[in-house]
Amino acid sequence: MNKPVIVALDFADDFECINFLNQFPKEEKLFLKIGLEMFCQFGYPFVRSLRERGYNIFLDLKLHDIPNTVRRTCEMIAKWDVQMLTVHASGGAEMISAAKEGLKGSSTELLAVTQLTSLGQDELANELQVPLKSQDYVTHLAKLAFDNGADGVISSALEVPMIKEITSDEFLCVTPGIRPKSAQVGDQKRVATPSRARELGSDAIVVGRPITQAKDGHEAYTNIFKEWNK
Ligand SMILES: O=C(O)c1cc(=O)[nH]c(=O)n1[C@@H]1O[C@H](COP(=O)(O)O)[C@@H](O)[C@H]1O
Repeated sequence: MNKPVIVALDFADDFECINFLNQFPKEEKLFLKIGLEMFCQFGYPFVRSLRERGYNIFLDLKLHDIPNTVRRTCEMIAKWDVQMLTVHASGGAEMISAAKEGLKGSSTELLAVTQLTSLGQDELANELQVPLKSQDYVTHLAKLAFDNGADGVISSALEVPMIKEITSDEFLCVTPGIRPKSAQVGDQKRVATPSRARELGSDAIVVGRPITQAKDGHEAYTNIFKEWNK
């Protein structure tokens, strides 16, 4: 079965976003990521309207707060019928399990963000003063998420084999920081091509600008999809 390319909808306005989506044939069942930029502007009505159009939704809110606040927020999101939701793994064990508890009764999968793909070893050591190798930090956070009920993690594709090894094959590894060979890397640090992500065992890839800012978004999506599912 084909694995999803999740398209990150980081648009400044909803008109631009709908124009982008209208390039795709109706039968193309896209998996869309709504992140902070669009959610802060358009909120739940935007999420609902995309669900009503039949898209799968990854709601990327990267929650990071005290357990009680996160639980109550997740209880609300549980009613929204979205397929995936993110919290930061660094919120800790109690926060991750509170998020999972809040989602109880829904089919929303809880994904914990490990180390952002925009952070490399230098930032980890010098800015954040984390005395671990990036790979070890990512796998440590992944194990914390696994042990506390998350359904999977967000990491770069590069760490997927190590994460699967210390958790389980079924533990989802959803990987942004995806760049086809010809694309600009931009602010991402830990990157992989779609085919490399496949070889490393990612369960889904998240791609934004290489698709949303391409001249022909549908063509860019199709090429990435083919490379990913080869
Ligand atoms: O949680 C995420 O989705 C996420 C985590 C992470 O570590 N790195 C990361 O890039 N993302 C998101 O993935 C998308 C990547 O977009 P592009 O860099 O444009 O492909 C953005 O919407 C980011 O918010």
